[in-house]
This record gives sequence, structure tokens and C-alpha cells, in this order.
Amino acid sequence: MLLSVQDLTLARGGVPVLTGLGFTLEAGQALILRGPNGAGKTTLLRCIAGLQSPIGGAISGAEETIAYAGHADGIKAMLSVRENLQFWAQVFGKGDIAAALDSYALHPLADRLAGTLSAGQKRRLGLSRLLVTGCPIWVLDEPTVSLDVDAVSMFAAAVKSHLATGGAALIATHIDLGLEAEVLDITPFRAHADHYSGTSDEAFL
Ligand SMILES: Nc1ncnc2c1ncn2[C@@H]1O[C@H](COP(=O)(O)OP(=O)(O)OP(=O)(O)O)[C@@H](O)[C@H]1O
Repeated sequence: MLLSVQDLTLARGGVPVLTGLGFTLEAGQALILRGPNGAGKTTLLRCIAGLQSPIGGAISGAEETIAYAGHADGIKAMLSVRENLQFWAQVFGKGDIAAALDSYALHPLADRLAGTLSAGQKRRLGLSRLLVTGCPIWVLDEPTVSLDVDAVSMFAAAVKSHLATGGAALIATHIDLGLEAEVLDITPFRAHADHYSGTSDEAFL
């Protein structure tokens, strides 16, 4: 088992969002998170990525094993596409960025400043980052936003290849990615918010 989540209770901005949530993630497994807008998918993924703490329950296996791609692309505008990947490869101690460029058809854009890319191209670069981390668990929040049909296929292929080599993925998405994946609907775990503090307790909104 790569990741285990037990009896988790989460809040956002002081408001309870989810309670009693548990699941496991095995090597080779993709788990798709579903739930309506505001259900708490992003809150859960942020928690697993270590950006905020749960108010109850336990997460184990997440420490150094997670690569997180949230709503922001996480790219550096003043570096080229190649330099962005080289930067992340160095951070994670990996050398080879060719496979990442290949997977998202980024070779023709390799020398472009990332800040000059289109939204979908930026998203492709942001997702290609996952491939140079070497992290076994990918935690992805709406990864296909801005992607065209071909790019969604590139993403699905990258996930399949990651799973085939013993990785795992936890993905919040509203679309069908064509993956053989289990679905976890978090709706039954919604907490009843009976108070609102009116303030946010987060360092990073
Ligand atoms: N920074 C914040 N401060 C206070 N409340 C927040 C904050 N961000 C989100 N919330 C609230 O927390 C709840 C869960 O939001 P979250 O973003 O986790 O939902 P989601 O399932 O990812 O939604 P979506 O499908 O719209 O992306 C919502 O009620 C939302 O309004």
C-alpha cells in the first residue's frame, strides 16, 4: 500500500468540509475523486499534499512520495520550457527530461519562455513536471483543465504508464479520462458546517 487515509476530518477557512473519510491507494492504482462543486476535493488533495493539516484522522505514506499538481500550473514564466523541466529535475535529483518533453509533445516549444505559452501549453508543461519528480504518488486537481482532446489523451497515456511502473494516482476530475480506475464519491463524507468563522486560517489560499 502506498497511501492510507483513515477517518479524516478536514476544514477549510475554519469551516468543517469532510468527516470520516478513509481510503487506501495501492501501487498501480488510480483513484478518481468525484463530488459536486464545493464538496471538498481540493481541500482533501491539499491535505494529502501537506499544504494544510487535517483536524482529525491520519494520513500515512505521503511524506516524500507525492507529486502534487493543483489548479495552478506551477511553472516559472521567465524560464524556458526546457529550463523549467531542468529546474524540477534538479530539485528531485533526476537528470533526464527527454521523456517528459516527449510525453506532452513539448519538443517544438522547448526553448520558448514558459510565460509566453498558451493556457493548454502551460498545463501540458505543468503536467510534464510530474514525470521528472520520480515520485510514486501523483495527486492531481482537475489536471485536464485547458487541455484539448489530444492533450487529454497524452495525459491519460502518461498516467497509464505511471501506473504500469508501480506508481499510483489520486485525481479529482469531472471528466472521463478513459482510465481503468476506481471512483470515490466524497459526497457522503461531507461535514455539516454549522458555523463560519468569517476568516481564513490558511497561509496559501
Ligand atoms: N480559502 C478558503 N477559505 C474558506 N473556505 C474555502 C476556501 N476555499 C474553499 N473554501 C470552501 O471549502 C469548501 C470545499 O472547497 P473545495 O475547493 O475543497 O471543493 P471542491 O470539491 O474542490 O470544489 P470544485 O469542484 O468547485 O473545485 C467549499 O464550501 C468552499 O467554498
